[in-house]
Amino acid sequence: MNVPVLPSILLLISTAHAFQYTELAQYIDSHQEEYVEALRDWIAIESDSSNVLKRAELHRMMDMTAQKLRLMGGTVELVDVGEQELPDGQTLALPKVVTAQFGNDSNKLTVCVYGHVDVQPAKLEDGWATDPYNLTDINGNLYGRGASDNKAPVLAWIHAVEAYQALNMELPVNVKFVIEGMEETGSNGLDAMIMAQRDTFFSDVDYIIISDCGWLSRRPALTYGTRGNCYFFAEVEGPKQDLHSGVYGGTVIEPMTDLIGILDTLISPSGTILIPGIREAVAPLSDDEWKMYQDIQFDIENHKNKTGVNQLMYNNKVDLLAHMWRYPTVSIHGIEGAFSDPGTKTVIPAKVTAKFSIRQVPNMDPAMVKKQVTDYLHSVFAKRKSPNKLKVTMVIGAKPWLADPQHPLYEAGKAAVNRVFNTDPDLIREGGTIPIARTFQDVTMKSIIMMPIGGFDDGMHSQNEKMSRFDSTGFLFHFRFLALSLFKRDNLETS
Ligand SMILES: CC(C)C[C@H](N)C(=O)NCC(=O)O
Repeated sequence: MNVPVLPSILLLISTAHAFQYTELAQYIDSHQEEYVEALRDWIAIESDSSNVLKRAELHRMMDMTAQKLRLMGGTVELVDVGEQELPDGQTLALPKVVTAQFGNDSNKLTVCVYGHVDVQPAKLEDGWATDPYNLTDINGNLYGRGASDNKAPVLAWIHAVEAYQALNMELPVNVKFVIEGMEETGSNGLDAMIMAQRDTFFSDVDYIIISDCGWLSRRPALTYGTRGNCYFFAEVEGPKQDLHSGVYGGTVIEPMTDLIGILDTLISPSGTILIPGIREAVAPLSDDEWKMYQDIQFDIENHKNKTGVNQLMYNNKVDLLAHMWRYPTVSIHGIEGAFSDPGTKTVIPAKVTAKFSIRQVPNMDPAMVKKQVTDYLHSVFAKRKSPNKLKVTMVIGAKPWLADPQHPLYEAGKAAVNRVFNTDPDLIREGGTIPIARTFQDVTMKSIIMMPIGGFDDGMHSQNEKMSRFDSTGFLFHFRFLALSLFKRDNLETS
């Protein structure tokens, strides 16, 4: 998986061309307002990949991304990745994947930047202080759904290329982009596209850069692992329609009671996963990992403040980091069909569907997890002797990804961080999932580096998601970092 020239990166970085970097940084500083406006245009598009009713917006988002890259002179394609089958059997066109290429010099290395422009759902009434689709600047924080995850980081990379072009500086590497619109729902269609284009678009890619994650603290970070995700629907169906709880309550076995009963058997109050086989599969925590975690900057009080809880599951740093990054967890997200509006409707819902997910870690396997969860829930349900019907479906099966933080690519990343921030980065893992990371690694056999752009307090997926303009963890500052990381390869190439 090593790219042969990478071991020389460190040596080369030490000769970084300070003048070129300063010029790029100045250009980026002086174009800040344009970048914010570009982000504003992107945030205005409700490219929610989980809501099929928003699919037209998602298609528009992909077209807009392609158009931006085309206007910069890239060789751009909108790759058709087929259709998505919905749980009710209907099909829907998947958003096309945007690929782009800048430069085709066989003497240069080729980096491939991956990102996504779809977002999680967001509504003002969820508790946002501002309209999630109207980028709002409050004290240098740019609020909007997708600001951090992942529209600003994608734009950051695009604008880094654009800065080179505007300054008539030769790009130090060939740059390719793969930008998708289904990341938040499991990257549907992208695996097959990567496999299909392994020997074409990806054949000359030397390594892959992903900036779809955040720092852990105010200290810069490089990310070398992500958890995977198996997302389940558990549907319990009973009466032929919703019933009046006064008239029928006490005579029928309620689907919601069954559902809550089986959900309660997934995880104990103290966080132990109760599904047989899951915990046994997890790779043990090594002494080296334990030592690494000890050195990482992580403020427990800050984590409490960020989450707004007064008690965490563990009260020491190593346990908290380990359970955030390298142990699995079960989260219950919602119940479709359940009454959730304000007021006091007294219905017995006829059919309810729970949505829950299990974050995957090495050495868990989604196919195995699917079987373990399905078998377990059916056996628990059978013990209830309910006449209702249970259906369990796994709708996302994303694998975890883990890189070797000793790889030269990470040495280069560290040097870049040092060059810009004058400090070493923390080497961190990510509790969230980038579904395609593992496929990139397995299919292209290339190394991946994750260079987070998001701040530790950006609120990805949450209310008031933001990207900061000025913070050391922020939007503008990172452009310099990114420009540099392209620049480094210039040194690499002139060896
Ligand atoms: C912090 C994550 C890796 C960011 C990523 N875009 C994401 O949200 N993925 C989906 C997930 O549920 O983790």
